[in-house]
Amino acid sequence: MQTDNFLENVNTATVISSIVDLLIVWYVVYLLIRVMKGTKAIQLIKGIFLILIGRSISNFFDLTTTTQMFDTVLEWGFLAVIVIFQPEVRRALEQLGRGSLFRTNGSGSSTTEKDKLREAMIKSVRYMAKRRIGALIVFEKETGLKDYIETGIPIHGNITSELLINIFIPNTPLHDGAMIIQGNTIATAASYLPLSDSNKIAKNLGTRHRAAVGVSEVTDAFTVVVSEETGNISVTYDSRLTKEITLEELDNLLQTHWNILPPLKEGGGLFARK
Ligand SMILES: Nc1ncnc2c1ncn2[C@@H]1O[C@H](COP(=O)(O)OP(=O)(O)OP(=O)(O)O)[C@@H](O)[C@H]1O
Repeated sequence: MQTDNFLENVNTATVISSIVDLLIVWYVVYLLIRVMKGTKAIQLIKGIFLILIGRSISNFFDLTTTTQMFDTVLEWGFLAVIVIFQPEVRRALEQLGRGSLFRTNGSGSSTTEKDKLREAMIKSVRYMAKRRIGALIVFEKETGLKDYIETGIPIHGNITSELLINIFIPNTPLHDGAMIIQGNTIATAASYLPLSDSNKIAKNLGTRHRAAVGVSEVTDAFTVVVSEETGNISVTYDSRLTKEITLEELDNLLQTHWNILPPLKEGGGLFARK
């Protein structure tokens, strides 16, 4: 009898709303993982899981004080997470606002245009590395770099290897500081970046490398450094410095990190690109 009653209650509307409910939860979790992928927030999720497991175990064995301790950590941890992960939270909200959270990768300029831009970048880096011309090139991703762009000299130039090289020629007015790339244009040159105070950076590296690490600590930007001293190519992203990479490795990294944007369309609405 009870089974009949149960089946009567489970009507089509309930089934549909449960499926929609599940799909929404699944999609929100998917978006969260997309935003956090490759960030230090993944470590945080692991930490939270460990605390939850610890709490369940202590609750199971009736360890009242230990359970209370875990509860307190979880309560205050929520506030701490917001403070510590403020850049990630901001980035996620920015993505939500500009709709890029809902876009799949792969949109954008045609493959040939992307290849041409990457070729120009690789050609200029090869030229500068060979001649030990120091360079610092930052690629904007999801976090806006407006604050740093404003410290430099506006260029708004198309990307060509000639212009890239010219900007970094020593003793010219634009060579000092960082170049910032926004999509397929050189937004600015001679920008000032925040310096990292990390003690993990080798002592023989100076402020150019520290600035590259610095910007990767406070934004999701990808940065290429050519050393004036050695001609070595290094990159920074997600607070990490990878030294002495080859041009092939750089090409692969650019394919992942360089957001070459599609041409702007008229209008747009809430989720239009800014
Ligand atoms: N905060 C900063 N933002 C942007 N660029 C900076 C900043 N600080 C230094 N630079 C750039 O780095 C140059 C100085 O590089 P320095 O020799 O100290 O660094 P390095 O890491 O040893 O690099 P290299 O191997 O090229 O010598 C400056 O001339 C300037 O162009």
